[in-house]
Amino acid sequence: MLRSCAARLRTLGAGRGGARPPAGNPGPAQRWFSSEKLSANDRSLPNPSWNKDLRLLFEQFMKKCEDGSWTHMPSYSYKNTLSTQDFTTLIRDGKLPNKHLSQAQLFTRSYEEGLGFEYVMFYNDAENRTICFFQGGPYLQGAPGFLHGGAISTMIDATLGTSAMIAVGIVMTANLNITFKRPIPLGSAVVINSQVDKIEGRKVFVSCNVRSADEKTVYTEATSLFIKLEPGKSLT
Ligand SMILES: CCCCCC/C=C\CCCCCCCC(=O)SCCNC(=O)CCNC(=O)[C@H](O)C(C)(C)COP(=O)(O)OP(=O)(O)OC[C@H]1O[C@@H](n2cnc3c(N)ncnc32)[C@H](O)[C@@H]1OP(=O)(O)O
Repeated sequence: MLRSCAARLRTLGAGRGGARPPAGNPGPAQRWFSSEKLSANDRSLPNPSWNKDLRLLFEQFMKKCEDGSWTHMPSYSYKNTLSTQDFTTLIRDGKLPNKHLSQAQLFTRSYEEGLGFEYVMFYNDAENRTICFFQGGPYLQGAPGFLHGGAISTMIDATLGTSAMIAVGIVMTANLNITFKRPIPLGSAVVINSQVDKIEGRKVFVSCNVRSADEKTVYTEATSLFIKLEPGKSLT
């Protein structure tokens, strides 16, 4: 099952050693990205809000991409461009609750630069591992000076979901179990290190931990179950 990960990842728009979407005919998953690709607005690249740690981690892993062991995952907001057609063909009634679709965009990319979720993901095919470097901005505050638990959970869900999607295709989160061990300071860069632990039929079991950039502090741990969507089965 995991053998086709590299090919699947390429259809998701990732590039080895570069931050470009792929060329050629789009695969089913690549079409999620196709409209946004036109605007070439990859949000996973450094911007002035990134702190020193986040930049350093990004640069280190872009170097690791050069020998093909790691792959950079581009990331887009999908604002007004997400093609829902492929998703709707997956579900039996072919309908999504689309009242607000014209305004829809990816939650984690819906804040202005530096205010919300600043992050970049890399994938290691041989180890079935996805790593996310994340800096939470001031609009993600929970307890004063620290990240809101919901924001941490969101970023964990996105990282684990990406891991699961690379492994099997379109998935949804069935459960997510999180242990918050230490509060994460606003504006600090953290490392979300995730892996696919097991695949059983349509079930993908994934786990991760969240550490400080120097790896000394373990902030959070999580396990999750994702279910691969079954073509033709209604979600509602
Ligand atoms: C999606 C397009 C994205 C495009 C671009 C993406 C880009 C980047 C990726 C970012 C990743 C983001 C990740 C974010 C994901 C989410 O936030 S999803 C939102 C939250 N989740 C939901 O709303 C899901 C709601 N639940 C459901 O819709 C359904 O329950 C389900 C789809 C999860 C499963 O339903 P169904 O397909 O009918 O499966 P079942 O037949 O019920 O179950 C199959 C097997 O799984 C077991 N199972 C199901 N749920 C659970 C559970 N909660 N806990 C434990 N086990 C569960 C079930 O028992 C079956 O097992 P067996 O086969 O019988 O052994």
